[in-house]
Amino acid sequence: MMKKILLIGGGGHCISVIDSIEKIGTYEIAGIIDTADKVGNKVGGHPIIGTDDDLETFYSRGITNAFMTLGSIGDTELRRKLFRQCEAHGFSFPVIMDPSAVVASFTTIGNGTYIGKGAIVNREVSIGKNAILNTGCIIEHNCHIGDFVHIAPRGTIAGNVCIGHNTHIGIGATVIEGKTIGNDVFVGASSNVIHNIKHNAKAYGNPCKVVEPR
Ligand SMILES: CC(=O)SCCNC(=O)CCNC(=O)[C@H](O)C(C)(C)COP(=O)(O)OP(=O)(O)OC[C@H]1O[C@@H](n2cnc3c(N)ncnc32)[C@H](O)[C@@H]1OP(=O)(O)O
Repeated sequence: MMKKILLIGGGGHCISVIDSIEKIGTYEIAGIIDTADKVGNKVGGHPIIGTDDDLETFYSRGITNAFMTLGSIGDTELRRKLFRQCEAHGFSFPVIMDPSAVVASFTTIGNGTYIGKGAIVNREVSIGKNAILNTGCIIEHNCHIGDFVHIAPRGTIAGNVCIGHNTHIGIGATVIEGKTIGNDVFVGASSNVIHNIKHNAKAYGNPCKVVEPR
């Protein structure tokens, strides 16, 4: 029998995750949690069945797995809040990895992390919890990726890079080998990171430069 899973957040990212879950075949999607005005709507063919006020009820009905399908482009606060809330109710967060993704050996992946279509994670990498490794991104050997990080589609991270918690690497951006990017950093689309970036910064361009503290 398939295990039931509750999806948290019914936006565009949810559609991507639904496709991966359906392809994996381990979990039956019990429904989606979103705001009250959206209850009854469908996302990717699955119904929005309640709000975060109903988490305890769903858990008590035996839906003990959850997955964060709320996306983030920069601000991870709501994702972090809802993740904490779900954990407090007892939900387990699996790793969801699309069958087309490739993850090498000796790699650790935190609970609730999503690895999207065609993503490649090379050997001896650590990925934190609740990260999004989006479509076609590449994480090379010996990288450390923090909690709640989003590597947007086609983001390319060379070997031995450290990326702090809550950081967003924009669509198509690259980070050269050995660089360190702090917590709460936003790297813009198609940027080319060739220097370290400290915490709490917004940076973009080629070469990528810090434009403002966040
Ligand atoms: C599945 C999915 O869809 S996941 C989606 C993933 N999406 C992303 O990663 C999007 C990332 N977003 C960006 O890169 C955006 O351009 C942002 C957030 C950096 C824009 O930041 P803002 O401060 O709002 O910049 P704004 O749009 O006002 O532009 C300010 C200046 O910066 C420049 N600029 C903005 N973004 C970039 C960039 N990525 N690279 C180079 N220059 C940029 C603009 O051209 C503009 O220059 P100008 O003042 O000379 O005209």
